[in-house]
Parts: sequence; C-alpha cells; structure tokens
Amino acid sequence: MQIEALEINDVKLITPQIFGDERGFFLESYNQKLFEEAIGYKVSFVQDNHSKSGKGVLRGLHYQIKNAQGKLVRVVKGEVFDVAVDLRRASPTFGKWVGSILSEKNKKSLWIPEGFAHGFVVLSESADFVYKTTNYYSPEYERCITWDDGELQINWQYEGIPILSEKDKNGKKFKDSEIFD
Ligand SMILES: Cc1cn([C@H]2C[C@H](O)[C@@H](COP(=O)(O)OP(=O)(O)O[C@H]3O[C@H](C)C(=O)[C@H](O)[C@H]3O)O2)c(=O)[nH]c1=O
Repeated sequence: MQIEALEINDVKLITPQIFGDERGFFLESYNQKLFEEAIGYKVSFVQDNHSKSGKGVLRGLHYQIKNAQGKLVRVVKGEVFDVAVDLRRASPTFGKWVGSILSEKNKKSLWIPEGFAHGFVVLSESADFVYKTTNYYSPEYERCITWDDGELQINWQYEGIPILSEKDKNGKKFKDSEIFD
C-alpha cells in the first residue's frame, strides 16, 4: 500500500498493492495500522456508504459543520473525478481544492479529513462509489457549497452541465458558507 499527500497535504491518495493471479485479483482496501501510520493519528470509521450514479451526475460539495466526517472514498465500478475543498480557516490551504481520478481501473482511495467539503462527478457511463466515514450522517448539520463556485474555480474535468439533486442545485456560495474554526 502506497500513501501519498496531494497538493493539500492532509488529503492522501492511497494506492493498494494488487495481487493478481489466474483467478483475478486481491487487494486490501483498508488496513487500519498502515492507514494510521501514514496519516499520523488514530481514526475510527462508524459508517460505510455506497452510492451509484449515472454519467454526469455530480454529488456535492457536501460537509457536516458539526459531527464533521472524515471520508475514505473509492470507486469499485466506473470512474469519477473526486474533489476536496479545504474549509479550515486556520489552514494555509484554506479555500483551495484538490482532485483526483478514482476508478475501478486505478483502484485508488482518497482520504478526505474532517474540515473539508467533498464532491465527485461521474466520468464513466455509471459509477459505484463506496466510502467510510468517521462520523454518523447528521442531516441537520449538512451544508452544501455550489459545485460551480466562482471563487473556488474547480475544474471538474467534465464538459457540460452536470446532473444535480435539488439540494445541490441550491448550494451556497463559498463566501457565504459556514467554515471550520
Ligand atoms: C449521505 C447520506 C444520505 N442518506 C440518505 C438521505 C437521502 O434520503 C438519500 C440521498 O442523500 P443525498 O442526496 O444527500 O446523497 P449524496 O448526494 O450522495 O450525499 C453524499 O454526497 C457527498 C459526495 C458526500 O461526501 C456525502 O457523503 C454525502 O453528502 O440518502 C442516508 O441515509 N445516510 C447518509 O449518510
């Protein structure tokens, strides 16, 4: 397992060791000891999620302002462009975004710590997106930043207008959004 920091240091891209043979492949999608050694602190995941989306669906940018969630995300079918936005006021990368292609093919995972907004857009015909969270779903604390915020200027690597939920069509501008002090 290889764990590397992206341009926002606390966001980590994880490349698993893949054991292929005539049957197919095996990989460890999560190893607590190796993961905690790489990020330098203990985490406990309390919820596993799975969403399936068609091409052009964009889910996000979401975060929970209380009961903030760290997320360990990966794609088991298809391909997405996954984005994390630093909402930590004290961070040197506050207001910056980082993204990575996650796919059935590259088998990579992305660690998005608490304090970030998260979203992804589906680049393949469909994508199965599975992830672990460090806190429970708390809809009362869920916040949404609009995917096309003029200040964040996220390049989603996707041409055209994405397919959004009603909630995501009404996301707040970054400058009007609650952040993490
Ligand atoms: C997130 C979540 C949702 N739900 C229910 C609530 C709704 O009835 C339904 C769909 O929820 P939503 O439209 O918020 O799902 P996404 O748009 O995929 O939301 C997620 O999208 C981005 C990418 C994230 O990082 C978050 O994990 C999460 O906000 O599932 C639950 O029961 N538990 C949950 O943990």
